[in-house]
Amino acid sequence: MILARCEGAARTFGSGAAATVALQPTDCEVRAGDRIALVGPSGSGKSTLVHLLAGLDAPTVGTVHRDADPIGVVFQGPSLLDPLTVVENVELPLLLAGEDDARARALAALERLQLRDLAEKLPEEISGGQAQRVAVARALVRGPRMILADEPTGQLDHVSAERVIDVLLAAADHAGAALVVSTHDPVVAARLDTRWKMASGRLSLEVPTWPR
Ligand SMILES: Nc1ncnc2c1ncn2[C@@H]1O[C@H](COP(=O)(O)OP(=O)(O)OP(=O)(O)O)[C@@H](O)[C@H]1O
Repeated sequence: MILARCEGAARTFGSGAAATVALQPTDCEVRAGDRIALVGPSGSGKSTLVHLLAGLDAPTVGTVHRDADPIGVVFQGPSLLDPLTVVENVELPLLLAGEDDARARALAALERLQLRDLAEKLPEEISGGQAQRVAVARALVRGPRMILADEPTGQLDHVSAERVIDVLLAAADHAGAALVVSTHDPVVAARLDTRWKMASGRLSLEVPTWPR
């Protein structure tokens, strides 16, 4: 089952002499059960592709189709809402979607990331690494069918990074979801089945390391 498909999708920022081609025309598919590491140097276009797959940005050329709801996205930078507590941040996607048991499900999502003790704290009272893990809890709280995580372990030590990847993989397994993780970390990339390599806005796909 195809959850997202890019057909000739490209993204240019700016125009004229100042234009930056962040993503060259790209064909790719994300299917249920995929475990994809999106790797490549800084500025190569990984975040741009993640945002297109998530539907948070639109291609300037080509199309991106999606058939995956809900989608969970972990953003690269700080993304928690400052006035809300940790648990309020995590329950927000449930409240916006009108789903039940928001508080209990948010607390359970925090528990899975060993963050239950931080539930009542404000984002300014927790570390950057803890905030990143809270953002992972928020992305997973609705049981997404497609999980897109942009450098989810960038600020984490190895133990926390392994834990986050464990939780992302478990959540993807549980929901029969697809998981796409952009990462600079070869240890993280090695946990996933397929590698998508990005270089100067060009995506090259590698076949899975074993047949599925
Ligand atoms: N909003 C924007 N406006 C202008 N240029 C942008 C914008 N977003 C990204 N770019 C440019 O597009 C290119 C690709 O950026 P992108 O953030 O996708 O790379 P990345 O591979 O995710 O990098 P990193 O690993 O450092 O996060 C870069 O040259 C970047 O400067």
